[in-house]
Amino acid sequence: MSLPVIQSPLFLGTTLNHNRSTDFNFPLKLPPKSLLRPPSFIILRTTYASRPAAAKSLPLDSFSRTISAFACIKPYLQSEWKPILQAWTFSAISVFSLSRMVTKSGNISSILNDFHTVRGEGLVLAILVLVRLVSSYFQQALLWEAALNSVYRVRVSVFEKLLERDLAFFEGSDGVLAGDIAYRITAEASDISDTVFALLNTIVPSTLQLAVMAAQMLAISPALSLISAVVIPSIALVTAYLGKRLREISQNAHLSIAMLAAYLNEVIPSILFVKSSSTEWSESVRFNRLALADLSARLKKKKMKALVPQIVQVIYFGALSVFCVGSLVLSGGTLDGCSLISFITSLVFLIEPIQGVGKAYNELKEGEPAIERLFDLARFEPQVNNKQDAIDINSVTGEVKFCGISYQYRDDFPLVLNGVDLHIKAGETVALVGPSGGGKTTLVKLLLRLYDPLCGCIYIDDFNIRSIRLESLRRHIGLVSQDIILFSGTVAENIGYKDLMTEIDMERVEHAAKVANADEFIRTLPNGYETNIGPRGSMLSGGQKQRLAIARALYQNPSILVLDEATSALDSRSELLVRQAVERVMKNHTVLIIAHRLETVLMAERVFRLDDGKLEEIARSSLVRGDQQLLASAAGLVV
Ligand SMILES: Nc1ncnc2c1ncn2[C@@H]1O[C@H](COP(=O)(O)OP(=O)(O)OP(=O)(O)O)[C@@H](O)[C@H]1O
Repeated sequence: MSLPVIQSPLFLGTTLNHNRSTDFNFPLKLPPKSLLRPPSFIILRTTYASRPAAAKSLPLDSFSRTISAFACIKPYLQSEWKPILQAWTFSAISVFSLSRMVTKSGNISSILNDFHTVRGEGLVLAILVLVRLVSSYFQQALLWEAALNSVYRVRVSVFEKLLERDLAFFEGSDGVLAGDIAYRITAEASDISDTVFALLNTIVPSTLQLAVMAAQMLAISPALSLISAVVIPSIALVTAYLGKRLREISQNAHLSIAMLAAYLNEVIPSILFVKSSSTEWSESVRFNRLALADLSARLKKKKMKALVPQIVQVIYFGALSVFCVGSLVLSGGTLDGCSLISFITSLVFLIEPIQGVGKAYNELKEGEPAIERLFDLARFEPQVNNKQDAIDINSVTGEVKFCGISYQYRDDFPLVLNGVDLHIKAGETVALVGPSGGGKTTLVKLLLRLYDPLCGCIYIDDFNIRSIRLESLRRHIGLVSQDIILFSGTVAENIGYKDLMTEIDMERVEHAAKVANADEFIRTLPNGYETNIGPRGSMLSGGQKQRLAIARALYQNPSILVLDEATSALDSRSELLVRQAVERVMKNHTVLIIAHRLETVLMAERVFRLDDGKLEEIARSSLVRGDQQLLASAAGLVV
């Protein structure tokens, strides 16, 4: 899909609003167009990233949508059958006591003169009220337990599936933004629990109450019951129409808040850049636009939600008044006062479940987009997967062969790698150089099987990597990426990340840190290895982060180490420390360095240049002849 280029900030509101004609009354003075152009591109991506979910569901009609949403959550509800069954038993008790209350209320009106009988009947009525209150409490508490438990299971299972998704889902122009994903798994999943509760609370409790009250009315007066039955379909029709509208409005509200979350997720981690480029104002303008879009969508939703019960009540009470007057006239004295009171009380208690059904329907329509968007994350056909007969390899020497590798990210994109052949011997250090965008990182992604090549094969110790289990393959390859990724937590937790959920081996942590030249600075930190390094390791310098990342790669004890050298310049002492660490690592690992500095290239035994998808070896002699300036400029290196 090619994205239209949106140049004017004016388009932002309409893009977010799904091409609806609503424009926002924007209170801030807009900055010049040029200032907003780059951000508008990011927002556009955000919008499109969320579109597939909405677009995919368009052909479905309202009913099949409901069925498919229900089918998604059904297995999780089934596992909660126990509390659901208990809750429904309590609801039966509650409805039973209600039906007795209705009869008693009619009886009391006929014996008002007899104090003793009234006292006895009043006591029974009080007990029935108490039973109804207690059983209603247990009914609701147990149904919430079931709803929240099933949503907890949905969350966990969707997240597990999400982690299994191909890297392509997260990367590239079609990638879904992290903030959008986070929003679906957090806030939207919470909305689903309301939907699930409303459904469970309707299926049996409301139906039961409706049936019992209707039966009671029918027993008292079939003719009047038939007249009152006219009210029910009219309420159902109106509720169905309003529910459809509410679903559309809810979908927009879900998307607008997801956009806001996605935006914050991009901007807050980039706060250093925002501050250094003094773009706080334009960021606040962008935030304001997204917040306004969200405000508009949510306000519409809330107004609609407030409107539905009012309309239902107007229809109901209007019809009820007409009915009461009509029934008195029609009965012409055939109905005694006691029966009439019981009949009207039953009718009043009939509204509760009808409203319950209406509310549940609204909740379902409101929750459907959330269910669709959440389960969309878990619906995929993996491109990279384990073969059925995939093997585990326990130890490898580290020999790597790329044979005739070609790759392109998408059919309509050019080839990034075009017939690449490379043989790295076990224990050898090879440097990969070349212009930016030449395909060096892509080659590493293929080695890790984050993508599969278009054609050609990659071998590790003569095993085709497609025949190795993914987990086993990746265990033998340590990666130190160009953008160092550290997590908030202690130094030890970051180095021993692989064993975070089991037991971190502190001896191995310290050994890895020593080899990576990190031990010295770690010991100067306030709590040594137990020091918390802040969000994404923000309290460490660039060089310290790199050494920590090397230590983390070493902790996993890989045979092959891939170092994607950071291009940002380190001071000479930090650079020396990192280089010393790499030199130590080279002694007993196969090392593939994506090099950007001449000094690093000089450490390698062989150097290859990757440009325009083709790989060529740079003769070692040109390095020793001292023709380094020439080499550096040809390979685009930092001297
Ligand atoms: N996920 C992706 N989807 C689409 N195209 C991509 C993706 N990742 C990389 N590319 C494109 O593939 C080409 C090679 O990218 P790659 O990251 O491999 O280059 P590189 O040689 O490692 O560059 P650098 O030295 O700047 O890190 C680039 O043109 C890039 O735009």
